[in-house]
Amino acid sequence: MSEIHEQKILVLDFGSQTTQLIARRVREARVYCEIHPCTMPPDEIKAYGARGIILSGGPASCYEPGAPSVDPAIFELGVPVLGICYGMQILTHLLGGKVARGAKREYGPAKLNIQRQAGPFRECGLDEPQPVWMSHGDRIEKMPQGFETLAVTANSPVAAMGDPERRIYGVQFHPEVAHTHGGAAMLAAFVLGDCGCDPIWTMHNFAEATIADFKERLGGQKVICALSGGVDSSVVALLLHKAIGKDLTSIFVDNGVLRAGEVAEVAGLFRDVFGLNLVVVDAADLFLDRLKGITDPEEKRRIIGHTFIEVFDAEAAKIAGEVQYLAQGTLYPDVIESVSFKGPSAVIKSHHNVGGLPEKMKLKLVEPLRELFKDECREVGRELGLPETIVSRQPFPGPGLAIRIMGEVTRPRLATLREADAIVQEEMRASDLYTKVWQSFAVLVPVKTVGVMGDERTYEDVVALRIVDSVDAMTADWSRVPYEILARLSSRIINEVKGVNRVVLDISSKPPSTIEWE
Ligand SMILES: Nc1ncnc2c1ncn2[C@@H]1O[C@H](COP(=O)(O)OP(=O)(O)OP(=O)(O)O)[C@@H](O)[C@H]1O
Ligand SMILES: O=c1[nH]c(=O)c2[nH+]cn([C@@H]3O[C@H](COP(=O)(O)O)[C@@H](O)[C@H]3O)c2[nH]1
Ligand SMILES: NC(=O)CC[C@H](N)C(=O)O
Ligand SMILES: [Mg+2]
Repeated sequence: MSEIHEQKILVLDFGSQTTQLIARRVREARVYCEIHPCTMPPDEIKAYGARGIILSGGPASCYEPGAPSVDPAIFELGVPVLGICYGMQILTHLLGGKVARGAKREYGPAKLNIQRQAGPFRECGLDEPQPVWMSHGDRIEKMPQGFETLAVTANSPVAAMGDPERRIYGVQFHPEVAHTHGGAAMLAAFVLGDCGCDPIWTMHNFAEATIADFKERLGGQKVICALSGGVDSSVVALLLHKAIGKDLTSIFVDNGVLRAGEVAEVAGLFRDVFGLNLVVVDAADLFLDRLKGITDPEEKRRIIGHTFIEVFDAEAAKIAGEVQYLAQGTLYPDVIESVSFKGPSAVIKSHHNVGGLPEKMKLKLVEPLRELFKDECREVGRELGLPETIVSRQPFPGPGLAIRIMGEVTRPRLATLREADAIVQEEMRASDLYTKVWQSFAVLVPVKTVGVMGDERTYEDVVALRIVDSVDAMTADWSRVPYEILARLSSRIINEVKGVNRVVLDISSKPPSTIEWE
């Protein structure tokens, strides 16, 4: 634990859809925080040493049997507590107030009239009502002793309450969502004002602290890192490189299903510019041989995943000296998912990653990004001098172009898709849409259609454009890309990519579709 982790906020999760957003907002106020399930044992909560506790919302009703609760000892720790929606209701229930079903469910926007500038509202003006976002059916009938109303809406006589003496507050609305315009400022006022945290959680400080920590813990030991050229593993490799230099070996596998120019770009940047000890493994033939005749999407993923582990394993074995550590780009959302109060979600596609490696290789894991959200990881990348082309990279799946070629993956079909994909990348970057959308790519459809080119009949492939907006890839919608850009994409692909005479646009949302086609 370094200094920047010392002043922290604990977010206890009661199963809300927006718990992660609470943590995001606290981090944006430059304060470190972690999400833990509401079932965290009281002695652990105490030992954790947070400067403040935030109780999230949740789907349950606190007066029902079996509703999730929290040990009331948290109110005796002497640190400020803020309950949001269910969090406010459960604290009311535990402190002797009364919660009951309201006459009307309140869902969506509301106008908040703040009556007292205390707690999260310490910086708020009293004249203008604030737009806030509500999502509840229960309401506070009676506040616990010592509490007073801090704000009201037309529908909620107790839209916010507080006991400023004990610094315990509750808000019925959701300050963490964007629809509550002043919400981020309210959460910042709570963590900086009430909890007294200093705004020291910056990615500059994070990078420095992580590098210093690695120098101390890993100095003189051998570490390996699987580098994909994506932002996560690139940031991991650079952090480690700055800490232990040549004791880090990064391994980049050309699996034959990478994008155009990727091998040269990754090798050029990390080896020549950053001076990393980088092994580039040309395993394209091996991967493509094994993919021969395979058309089933899950089978493709399985083969690529297994082959990847095999290749990686073999390369790691060649490194002189005993390797003790494997570095991975695990991000905080992955960590939260595995400890969340909600159960794990159903598997729709088996995502390839190197998760199978450590057990097999008996290596200890180094996961420097375990505490970071994606945009924080990008910020660290910028701090470390990673160029914007890598920092702002759209996600690219491990199985690469193989899951964007419907049907068999062959070299000629790969060449076709690569060319079309390069045009999509180029045009999207040129139009500045590249960083606005979540992903934009081409898919090769296993269908031939008739066309006419220079008076001649053609009978060629179809390319589909997949361009989506999303915040976390869990849901997505097709991007409303301006017609001129679509026109340019279509015309360039048909004219420049041999063997393609038709371009179509995928206008499906997720769900029920998925972002990738396989
Ligand atoms: N071609 C590759 N060579 C070496 N390692 C790879 C390769 N592809 C994937 N990996 C490793 O597997 C991990 C998971 O890959 P994937 O691309 O599916 O995830 P990711 O979340 O996009 O991560 P990243 O942003 O680092 O690419 C990567 O972080 C990297 O460590
Ligand atoms: O690391 C990855 N390994 C994979 O095997 C994989 N498959 C899909 N994706 C990416 O995940 C997000 C959601 O994709 P889907 O809607 O297709 O499931 C999208 O961003 C996809 O690009 C992958 N990422
Ligand atoms: N969003 C929430 O936290 C909802 C809390 C509670 N289930 C209600 O309906 O009021
Ligand atoms: Mg990647």
